[in-house]
Amino acid sequence: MRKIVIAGNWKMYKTQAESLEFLQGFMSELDATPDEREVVVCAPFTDLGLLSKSLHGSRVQLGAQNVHWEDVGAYTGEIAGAMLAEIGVRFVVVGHSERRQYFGETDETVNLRLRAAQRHGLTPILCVGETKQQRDAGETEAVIFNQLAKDLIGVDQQNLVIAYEPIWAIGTGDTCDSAEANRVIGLIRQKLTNANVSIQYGGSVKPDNIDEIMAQPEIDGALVGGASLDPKSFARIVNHQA
Ligand SMILES: O=C(CO)COP(=O)(O)O
Repeated sequence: MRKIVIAGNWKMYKTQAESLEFLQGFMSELDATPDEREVVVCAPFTDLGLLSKSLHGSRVQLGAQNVHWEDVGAYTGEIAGAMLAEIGVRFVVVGHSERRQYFGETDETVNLRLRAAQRHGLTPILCVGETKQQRDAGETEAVIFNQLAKDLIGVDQQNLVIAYEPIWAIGTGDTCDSAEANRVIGLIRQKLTNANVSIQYGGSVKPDNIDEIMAQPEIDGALVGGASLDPKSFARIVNHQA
């Protein structure tokens, strides 16, 4: 059975104080939502310890935004899977386009990070997606299939979430047409060995488009950037109509 997974990616936003303020507004809005929806907040590293304590016993799960591929070592500025697992982190975003674009992430390092996450019992959220230029050149499918082929080598598809995030739709307000997102996600699913992997859509998901996105049969959730920073707007997205 495919699970619905709604995850907020806070990126480099929210101090500890701001993350606690968010929770105050967010948790009270969540009570009425069905339990089978997984809710995840992927926070900056400095927030994770505090959030882990605050979210203990709640239905909101904790995610990180990166993990190194080695278990320990002299890797200044990196974070190990065991460090995340120890404090109750369950998910980790891997291969986000911002990391690929600004921090030299390649399909090879994405693959190593995915496998490291799984070694430590974390569920990776693998992000794939095309640029505007690639879409306009008719390369969308080729780009994504190439990412999947390289990123998923040796990855356990029983413990994996994928997010289709067209890069041109991220932070632009220019959401991918929901039928088109559905089509691409259907194509991604055909490339997987496990048909039950949850595949999210990400890119300018907002309270006013979540119902339409989630009505699409292939789309199993959302990876939400900007709209996950506001407690009311993220709660509305989590509480979308089934
Ligand atoms: O990058 C994203 C989530 O990982 C999407 O960001 P926005 O929702 O701000 O477009």
